Amino acid sequence: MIKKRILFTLFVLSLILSIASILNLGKVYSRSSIFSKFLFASTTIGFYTFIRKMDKQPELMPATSLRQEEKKEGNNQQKVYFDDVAGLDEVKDDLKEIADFIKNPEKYDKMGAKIPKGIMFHGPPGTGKTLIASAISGETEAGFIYASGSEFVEKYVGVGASRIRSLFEKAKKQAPCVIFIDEMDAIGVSRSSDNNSERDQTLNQLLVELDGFNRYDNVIVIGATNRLELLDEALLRPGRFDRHIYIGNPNVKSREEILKVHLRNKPLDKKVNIKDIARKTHGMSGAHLANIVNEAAIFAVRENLATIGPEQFNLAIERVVAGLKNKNAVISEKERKIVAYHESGHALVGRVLNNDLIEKISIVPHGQALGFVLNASSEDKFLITKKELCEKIQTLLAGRAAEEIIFNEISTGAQNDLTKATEIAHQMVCEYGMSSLGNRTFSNNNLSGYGNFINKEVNSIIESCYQESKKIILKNIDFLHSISSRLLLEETITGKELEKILKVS
Ligand SMILES: Nc1ncnc2c1ncn2[C@@H]1O[C@H](COP(=O)(O)OP(=O)(O)OP(=O)(O)O)[C@@H](O)[C@H]1O
Ligand SMILES: [Zn+2]
Repeated sequence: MIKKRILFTLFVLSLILSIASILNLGKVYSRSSIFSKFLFASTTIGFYTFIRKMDKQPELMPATSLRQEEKKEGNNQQKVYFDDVAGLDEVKDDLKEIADFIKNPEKYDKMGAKIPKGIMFHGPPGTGKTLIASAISGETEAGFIYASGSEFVEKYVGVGASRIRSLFEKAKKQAPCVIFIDEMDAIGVSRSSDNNSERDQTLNQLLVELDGFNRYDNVIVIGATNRLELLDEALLRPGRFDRHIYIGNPNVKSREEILKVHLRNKPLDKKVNIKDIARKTHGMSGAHLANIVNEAAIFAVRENLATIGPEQFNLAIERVVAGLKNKNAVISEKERKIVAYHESGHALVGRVLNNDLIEKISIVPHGQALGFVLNASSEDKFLITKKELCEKIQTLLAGRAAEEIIFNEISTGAQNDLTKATEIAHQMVCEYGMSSLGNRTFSNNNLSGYGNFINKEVNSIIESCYQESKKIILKNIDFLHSISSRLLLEETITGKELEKILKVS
């Protein structure tokens, strides 16, 4: 405000000086006077435009990155629908209900049903989180406001909080409306982790806003983060961002669908095999695939071709892969096979021992992991038997066991499994009295000279579990092969599909 006043005073001053200099005309007709008139006039115009510009600044004027600006502009210009988001069928099903609520709030009201106010998307970058959020607004014809957490992080205390306030005011005026806040971690990191009073105020204001609006406001807030585990618990509590939806990298089938979406309206050579491109782009995100299609089109233009051919795709893939190689995001065919057998080992032994219900087996990279087996969360258990703990260790070691059996070689891929298995074995010896050292505990501070014995016991538990795990795999080796080859083909297998494989083979 003060800045504005000073500028205004300067503007008036320069205006007076300009008029004075113009009135001076005819007295001394020198070069310098023409120059000074020109200078005064241009300063006046300059000030005038600057002040106009300041007045026109939007309520939220952050220093956003180019990509964010693009997202904002893109969202204003062009509507996105669920059909533009390929794959992610389960996520879409989930969100269709939210979309229905935005369109027909009375229907839910009559039943006394509450729809979540806040949804948190999490997962790796470029997987379509922003895209699917704007599709909700497209489908429901609700407004869409894109904001990024980083816009609220300012040097001056209170600025972020006031921007949050105006964001929600704007959304309520525009209701029905979807607010999408990308990079939630910029404001939402756990408040205890460091001392940043500006960010704390911003986060507190966000919590106040979330608590303050109700279902009659018809505003849905969607947050997105690559690191859910960093967020403050207060933010994820019921009534706030209480629905968490994981959006991961696409499997081969979804990659094919994403490629098709981006190839719509592009002249394509008949020889191009989309399935083949999908297979070659293991581990890539939707954003990478969109990039590949665009690069291929550019190559075709450069070569003056009428259509995009397989050669252009190969060049485009090479270019994107080269960019990724530095980040270790692309794995070789051999590594893919090792990962497939490793994960199949976990799934097979877990299934035979029946310790957890398997929801999904995947060789699509997920954070640091090259593959994973997702267990359906079973009921909480308060007591675990010694046998169950041993079976847990057997399942954890089954990845390495499968690698050894199939490739006669072991890899670094089992590091995390070994850490977990060692931890359980250690607890069995030191905390649960489940070893030949007797029904007693050992604390770290008081090993009473038992250190070596403890290590021996831990080793012996792990070794016997490893041998047991190998036995189970060898006995069911055909199943191991069938699960792995299916994984190599489809990249993800659901629990139901696993049952089918086990029945058929
Ligand atoms: N499932 C998908 N279907 C179609 N296109 C996709 C899909 N996922 C990603 N894309 C493409 O990638 C681009 C980037 O995706 P988007 O910005 O939604 O990712 P994001 O998950 O929000 O990333 P970030 O975490 O980096 O913000 C989209 O504009 C779209 O072109
Ligand atoms: Zn493993």
